[in-house]
Amino acid sequence: MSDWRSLAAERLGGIETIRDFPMSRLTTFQIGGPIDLLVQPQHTGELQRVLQFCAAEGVPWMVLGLGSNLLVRDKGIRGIGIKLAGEFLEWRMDGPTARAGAGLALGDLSRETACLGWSGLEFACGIPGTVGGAVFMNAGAYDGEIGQVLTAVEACYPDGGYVRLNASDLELGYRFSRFQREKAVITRADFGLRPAAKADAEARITELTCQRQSKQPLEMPSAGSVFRRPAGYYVGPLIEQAGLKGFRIGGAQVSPKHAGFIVNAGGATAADVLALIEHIRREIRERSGVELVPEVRVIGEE
Ligand SMILES: NC(=O)C1=CN([C@@H]2O[C@H](COP(=O)(O)OP(=O)(O)OC[C@H]3O[C@@H](n4cnc5c(N)ncnc54)[C@H](OP(=O)(O)O)[C@@H]3O)[C@@H](O)[C@H]2O)C=CC1
Ligand SMILES: C=C(O[C@H]1[C@H](O)[C@@H](CO)O[C@H](OP(=O)(O)OP(=O)(O)OC[C@H]2O[C@@H](n3ccc(=O)[nH]c3=O)[C@H](O)[C@@H]2O)[C@@H]1NC(C)=O)C(=O)O
Repeated sequence: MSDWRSLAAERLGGIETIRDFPMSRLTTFQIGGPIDLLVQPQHTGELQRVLQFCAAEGVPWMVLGLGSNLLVRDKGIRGIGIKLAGEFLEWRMDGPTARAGAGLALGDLSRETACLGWSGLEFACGIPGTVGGAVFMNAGAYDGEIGQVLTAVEACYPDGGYVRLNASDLELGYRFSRFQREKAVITRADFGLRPAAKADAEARITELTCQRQSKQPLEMPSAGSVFRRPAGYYVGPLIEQAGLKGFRIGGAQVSPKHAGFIVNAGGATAADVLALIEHIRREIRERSGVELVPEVRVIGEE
């Protein structure tokens, strides 16, 4: 037990915390060693206390969404993992604006807004992350992207400062937002939606769900696309044409269904996945001259 955790028990009294929580239970890959302390603030005041504690004691921290874009190393994560709870899981319509807490599952927001007759978030029905994770990544699927509907966000900075930012200030690009170079906790996001026939919005969701189920290995643990799209190429065909579909290192396998995914075919370690990522990168570099860049975030102690 390290000293800072005893201090955290005192200073963060009243906030839900769990020690040594296995990240394999918090990631869609089902891989990763323990995080020192999982902290679940219910509202902004609690979040500010956590950030102020980390700043004062020099404890590293990160935000955990639904772990859908994370590969956590086998030794786990040193420091605090912030998992937004309570009011950060709520949402409401305010005129045509959906105001959502950042801890909410984006897919739930997509389906619930469609069900109420609002259009704009249908593309996101199958995106497996949170609202906050999706803003952080400017997540996209099926020609839709968070930046197309996002109007504003609220965020808490490491010194406890709370700001509201317009979407135009977020430097949104392909799988990029300014939060990737500037440490902050996204706490809320506003999406500008259009009124629509409920049946049309729901039909689009059904269509996209079928498309995704037929093309992606949703039945296996994974972190979605492993690599970013290189300019002028799709990743799947590059890997497939290199004969790597189904290729396996330990429990990590190039999905036989979609070569852009690595799946945990049973008992995979982070080391297996990292070795497979490097093998794929080397093969594609030598064969096609294309440098594949991971899209999955690799974190934790080396
Ligand atoms: N299109 C698709 O089919 C798929 C898309 N994705 C996308 O990947 C993203 C992953 O989302 P999710 O599972 O929630 O996130 P994760 O738990 O995978 O976290 C990934 C990173 O996002 C950052 N992050 C998450 N939430 C917040 C927040 N509230 N404020 C600031 N930073 C945050 C953290 O950065 P830090 O470490 O710096 O704190 C974290 O390391 C989403 O955009 C998801 O939609 C994932 C799989 C498939
Ligand atoms: C899964 C993710 O997002 C996905 C998102 O769901 C889909 C659907 O819109 O489009 C992106 O995948 P992608 O670039 O692999 O696109 P896909 O539409 O699946 O495939 C592109 C093309 O490659 C072909 N393809 C794909 C896989 C394969 O094994 N072989 C193959 O030939 C497909 O038939 C298609 O013609 C996103 N990935 C990135 C990195 O941009 C994620 O971000 O984690």
